Amino acid sequence: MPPPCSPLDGAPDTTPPAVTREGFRNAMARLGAAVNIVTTDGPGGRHGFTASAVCSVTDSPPTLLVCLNKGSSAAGPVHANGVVCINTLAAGHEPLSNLFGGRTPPEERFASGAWRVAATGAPMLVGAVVAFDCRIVRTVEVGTHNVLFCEVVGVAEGGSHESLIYYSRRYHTLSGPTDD
Ligand SMILES: NC(=O)C1=CN([C@@H]2O[C@H](COP(=O)(O)OP(=O)(O)OC[C@H]3O[C@@H](n4cnc5c(N)ncnc54)[C@H](O)[C@@H]3O)[C@@H](O)[C@H]2O)C=CC1
Ligand SMILES: Cc1cc2nc3c(=O)[nH]c(=O)nc-3n(C[C@H](O)[C@H](O)[C@H](O)COP(=O)(O)O)c2cc1C
Repeated sequence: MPPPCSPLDGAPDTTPPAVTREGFRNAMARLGAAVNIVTTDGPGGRHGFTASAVCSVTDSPPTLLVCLNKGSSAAGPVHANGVVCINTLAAGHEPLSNLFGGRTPPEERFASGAWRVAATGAPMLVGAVVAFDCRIVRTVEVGTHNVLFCEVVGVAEGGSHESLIYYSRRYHTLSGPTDD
């Protein structure tokens, strides 16, 4: 007996998906996440985009993943350069997050904020809570996105203890302990 959801005899499956894109996004809006600006530079040019889909994979070797929409204007430069710097935003970085969140030409994005060049050549944001300088070691295509596996080759911890959080389609600030 076939499983209950399989199409019959090769006929097109017209069953609506159990979870729609809108339903998925509404559900995802309930997950709070740190906001990052993922930057790149190299032969493909300087670029950067705002990303909340960033996650730790393993500490051996230290690896993060980033989900990048294949339709983003940053996708070509990221793949050509093979390096990224993941800059985790602090309180007060909302305008920068919106600037890197789309529709602005890449060089205009970097006109705001103070940037230095990390060891890989990717731009590192002065004032980030933390910045991870990375080489992309693997890319896996899933639906609309590429999952970038990024080996961390350098870390810079900033002075801010107030992290920018995206939750319920709005920005929030999360305060951590300060150094004594
Ligand atoms: N993973 C991604 O690609 C994300 C993309 N965005 C982009 O920023 C815009 C503004 O975000 P919201 O105000 O939260 O509006 P929204 O209602 O479109 O998204 C709600 C939540 O769904 C998830 N999401 C949104 N677009 C997605 C995508 N294409 N693939 C996978 N997950 C996605 C994210 O967790 C997001 O916070 C979105 O329309 C989207 O284009 C935002 C967050 C994550
Ligand atoms: C808060 C926030 C989080 C986002 N997270 C992601 C993400 O994780 N992955 C992604 O591909 N795009 C994400 N985006 C959308 C990209 O930042 C945006 O599409 C990107 O800058 C490309 O736009 P462009 O094609 O105009 O350059 C996010 C946007 C915002 C405002």
